Amino acid sequence: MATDVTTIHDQPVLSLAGVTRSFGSRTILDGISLDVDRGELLGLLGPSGSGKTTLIKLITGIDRCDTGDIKLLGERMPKLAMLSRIGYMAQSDALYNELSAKQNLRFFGKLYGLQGERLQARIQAVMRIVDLTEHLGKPVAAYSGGMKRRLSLAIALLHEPEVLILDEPTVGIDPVLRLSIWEELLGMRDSGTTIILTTHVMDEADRCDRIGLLRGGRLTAVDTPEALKRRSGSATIEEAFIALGGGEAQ
Ligand SMILES: Nc1ncnc2c1ncn2[C@@H]1O[C@H](COP(=O)(O)OP(=O)(O)OP(=O)(O)O)[C@@H](O)[C@H]1O
Repeated sequence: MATDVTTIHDQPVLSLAGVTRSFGSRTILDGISLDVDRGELLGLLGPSGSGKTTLIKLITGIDRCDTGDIKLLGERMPKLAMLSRIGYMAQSDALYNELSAKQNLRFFGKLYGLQGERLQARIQAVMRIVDLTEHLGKPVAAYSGGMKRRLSLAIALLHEPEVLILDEPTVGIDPVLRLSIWEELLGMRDSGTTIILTTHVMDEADRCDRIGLLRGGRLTAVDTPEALKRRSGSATIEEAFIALGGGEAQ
């Protein structure tokens, strides 16, 4: 039977089934299954070393799972061509230090197929979001750590991808800007962008549609913040995180 457009639209944007990843004899991810819908904001929460970044790398196709199946936008991962359909912000910044922010943005924009006025307009728009407009011409080598995080986020947003995958996007960003970046993310989510991010910040987790709790290589719970609190009889997401086997909050 031919697949019609409605059927494609109804499929989860991300589907993980029995995903396992080991390094040597250590099993880091053990049978992870999860579906994420279009326009959903999913937060991955877990103690340091619980496998959040490992899972993010499998979802983006940078790494390959040992067993299981990962489908992103209907395509089995890893698939190189998918990189232009996602916005990925890694935990460590992948920037050209000797170039200016603008040159970095132009370089990545062209990789994503943007050019001319459209590229110019997108550069202005994303630098406004991360409040770096004044520093567009500055070499990245002269940026602070927090500014580099913000520039990395700007690059991930540049081509208005259908899916945003952000590994600790707000680390090193001050509280005021963090809030305004969250407003932007929620706005993008409301216009249909699917967002998957990792965080250690509990009030950020509270703003996600659903939270996936990672512990010992397994997803110990996936639910809305409210449901996680209710289920664990906790007043805050921090208490729920600990009660549901998330370990010590960071
Ligand atoms: N390429 C690799 N080779 C060997 N071990 C690895 C590799 N990548 C990750 N690990 C190990 O896998 C475990 C999970 O790492 P990962 O970076 O996914 O954790 P995390 O939950 O993102 O941690 P954090 O919150 O500190 O960023 C760690 O014990 C790490 O040392």
